[in-house]
Amino acid sequence: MLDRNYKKIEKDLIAWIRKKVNDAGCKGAVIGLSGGIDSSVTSLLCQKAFPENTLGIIMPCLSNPEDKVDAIKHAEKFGINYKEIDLSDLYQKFMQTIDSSDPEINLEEVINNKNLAAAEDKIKLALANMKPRLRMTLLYYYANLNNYLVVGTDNRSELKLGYFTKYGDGGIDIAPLGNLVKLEVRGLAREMKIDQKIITKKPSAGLWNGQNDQDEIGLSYREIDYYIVDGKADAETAAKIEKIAASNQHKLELPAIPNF
Ligand SMILES: Nc1ncnc2c1ncn2[C@@H]1O[C@H](COP(=O)(O)OP(=O)(O)OC[C@H]2O[C@@H]([n+]3cccc(C(=O)O)c3)[C@H](O)[C@@H]2O)[C@@H](O)[C@H]1O
Ligand SMILES: Nc1ncnc2c1ncn2[C@@H]1O[C@H](COP(=O)(O)OP(=O)(O)OP(=O)(O)O)[C@@H](O)[C@H]1O
Ligand SMILES: [Mg+2]
Repeated sequence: MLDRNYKKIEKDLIAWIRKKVNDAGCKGAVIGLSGGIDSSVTSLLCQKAFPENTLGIIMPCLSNPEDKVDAIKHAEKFGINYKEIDLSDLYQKFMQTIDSSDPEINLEEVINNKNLAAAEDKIKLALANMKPRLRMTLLYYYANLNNYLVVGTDNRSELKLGYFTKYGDGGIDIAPLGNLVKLEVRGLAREMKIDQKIITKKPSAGLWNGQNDQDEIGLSYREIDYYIVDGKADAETAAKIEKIAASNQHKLELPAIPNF
């Protein structure tokens, strides 16, 4: 599976992005830059497609400060135009506004992103999902302003599982990595000379301290990807993947409308 012609994939994806943006009558691309591998690869593909019209936005939201450093290093290494907009205050303001009408939330713990495990799981996830949705709002602001498309970073593994926030990081115009599983994104990242630190970083949505994809999903990308690409998995793993995928299928569809 890993043995693919990444040089050709890179070239084809750059041409694909250029065509999608041109066909939309737009002139460039805006991408959220997290310091993770998916947004690093996506932003570099966009920069190669539209060197003068690619904008990366770094949007910390009570995030690990190291991620911002990695994102800036990446943008500077490849000459990607970027802005940093910290969403932490806005996010906290949002929570205060909710809290004033909902005494069940323990703001003290949640706002400081400290002991999130102490909050109800449901509240934790509902609040965490606001972060990608705030980012999406800002990305569309810059897309509207500049006549750009919002280029998403979702890969085939995440799309299969529905492992993204609906209308958050799933709220995008195009998804160039959508046909590559995570292990293939790593192959492409190596081909494109993305920083080794970014390539070897544990994949994480960064929605709370210590979150990482493997622990939350309960499967490794090796297990997920070999199943997606080759159908190779033990029965338990296959059933688990299909169960998660089925429960999130709605994220890949348009809202249901009555047919009468
Ligand atoms: N059958 C159905 N038909 C239509 N809509 C349905 C539905 N079932 C739920 N829904 C709606 O969907 C909502 C649940 O979906 P959603 O809001 O997305 O929330 P949910 O899937 O519960 O959470 C998002 C997951 O994605 C992960 N994530 C987020 C962001 C980035 C990354 C990353 O990889 O970096 C990962 C995050 O850690 C979490 O595990 C429900 O509240 C409901 O509104
Ligand atoms: N702090 C952030 N600033 C800007 N964009 C962000 C930030 N955090 C997440 N995003 C956006 O949300 C996307 C989804 O996050 P995700 O974690 O799946 O990708 P990644 O961080 O690029 O790679 P990895 O999955 O390996 O962590 C990112 O690719 C990026 O576009
Ligand atoms: Mg990440």
